[in-house]
Amino acid sequence: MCTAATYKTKDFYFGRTLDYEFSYGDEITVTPRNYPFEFRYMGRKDSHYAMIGMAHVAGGYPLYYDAINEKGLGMAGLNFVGNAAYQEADESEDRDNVAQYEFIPWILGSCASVGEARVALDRMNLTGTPFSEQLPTAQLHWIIADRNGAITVECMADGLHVYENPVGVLTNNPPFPQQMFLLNQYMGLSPKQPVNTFAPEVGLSAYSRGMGAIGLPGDLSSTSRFARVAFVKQNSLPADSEAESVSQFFHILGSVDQQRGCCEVAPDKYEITIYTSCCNADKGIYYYNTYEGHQINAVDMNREDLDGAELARYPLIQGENINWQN
Ligand SMILES: C[C@H](CCC(=O)NCCS(=O)(=O)O)[C@H]1CC[C@H]2[C@@H]3CC[C@@H]4C[C@H](O)CC[C@]4(C)[C@H]3C[C@H](O)[C@]12C
Repeated sequence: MCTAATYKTKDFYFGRTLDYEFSYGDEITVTPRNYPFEFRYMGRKDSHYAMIGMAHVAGGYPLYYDAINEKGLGMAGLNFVGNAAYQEADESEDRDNVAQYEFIPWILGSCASVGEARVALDRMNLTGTPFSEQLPTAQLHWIIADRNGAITVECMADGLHVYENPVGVLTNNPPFPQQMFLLNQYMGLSPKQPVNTFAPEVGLSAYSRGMGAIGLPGDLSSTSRFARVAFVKQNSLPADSEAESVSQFFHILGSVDQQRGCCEVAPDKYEITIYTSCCNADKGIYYYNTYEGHQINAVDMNREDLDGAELARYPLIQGENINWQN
C-alpha cells in the first residue's frame, strides 16, 4: 500500500509513502533538461523540464515512482492492482501513445501545471508496454498536482479516467470515485470535542481529548488510510517556515505509517513504509526518510547542473542517526 498527499503552506509540498515488502533499489534521481528521453512510441525528446524524484534506474533509464518538475508540478504512481487495465497503442495521428513506465517523465517533462497535464491526457493512450522482461508492467494509478489543485488518473477496462481530486490524497484500491464516496461516512468527524447529540438527557461527557474524531479508521487498509490521511491533512494547520512545513508534512504522512509486523502479505512477509517523501515543489527539494532512518535527508535539484544531460543519482541513506546527548 502507499499513500500520497499534497500540502500548501507558503510553498507547495507533494509527497508519498512507499509501502512494500521489498525495495527495487530506489535512488533520488535528478533528470536534467537535456537528458535524452527515448520514448517507446513518441520518439526521442532531447530537451524537457528537469525533474527530481524517487526512481529505480534501469539501464540508465529513470523509472520514476514519484517526482516533481522545475515548474512545481508533482506526480506519483501508486498500486492499483486488479483495476488498472492499459490501452492498446493507437496509431492515429492525433494520439500520443505512452507506456505506463514513461508516464511520469512524459507529463513532468512537458507540463507546467495540472491544466497542461489535462490537455496532454486528452490526447494520450496509456499502454501496458513493459519496460523489460525483468520489470513487467506495474498496475498503477496516479495523482498529478500543483499548488492550485490535483487530479487522479486511472486507466481501466472502460478507458482512461481523469478525476478532479478535491482532497489531494491518493491511496490504492478501490477506484477513486468509491474512495471519495466513502468519505461521506466521516463527515461528522471533527478536531473539536463532540457535543452530546446522541441522547442529551443521558449524562454523556467528553472524558478524553480527541473524541471528535472517534470513528476515524485506524487500520492499514487502503480505504482506511484514505480517510485517515484526508482527515489529518484537511485539519492540519500550516506554518510558514520551511522546517515547520516539512515537519508537518512528515507528520501528516506519519498518520498512515506501516510498522513491520502489522500487515502480512505472505507467510512471514510484511509490508512496511520503505520511505516517506516530501517535495518542496516550488524550490525543487526532495526530502525523505526511510523505515530505519527517521532523520530527514534532502536532495536539492538546483544544486545539480540542470542544463546537463546526465542523471544525478543518490542512493537512500539508511540507518538511524541518533544524537547522543551525554
Ligand atoms: C511497488 C510500488 C507500489 C507500492 C504499493 O502501492 N504497494 C501497495 C501494495 S497493494 O496496494 O496492497 O497491492 C510501485 C510504485 C511505482 C512502481 C514502479 C514504477 C516504475 C517502474 C514501472 C515498471 O513497469 C515496473 C518497475 C517499476 C520500477 C515499478 C515497480 C513497482 O511496481 C513500483 C515501485
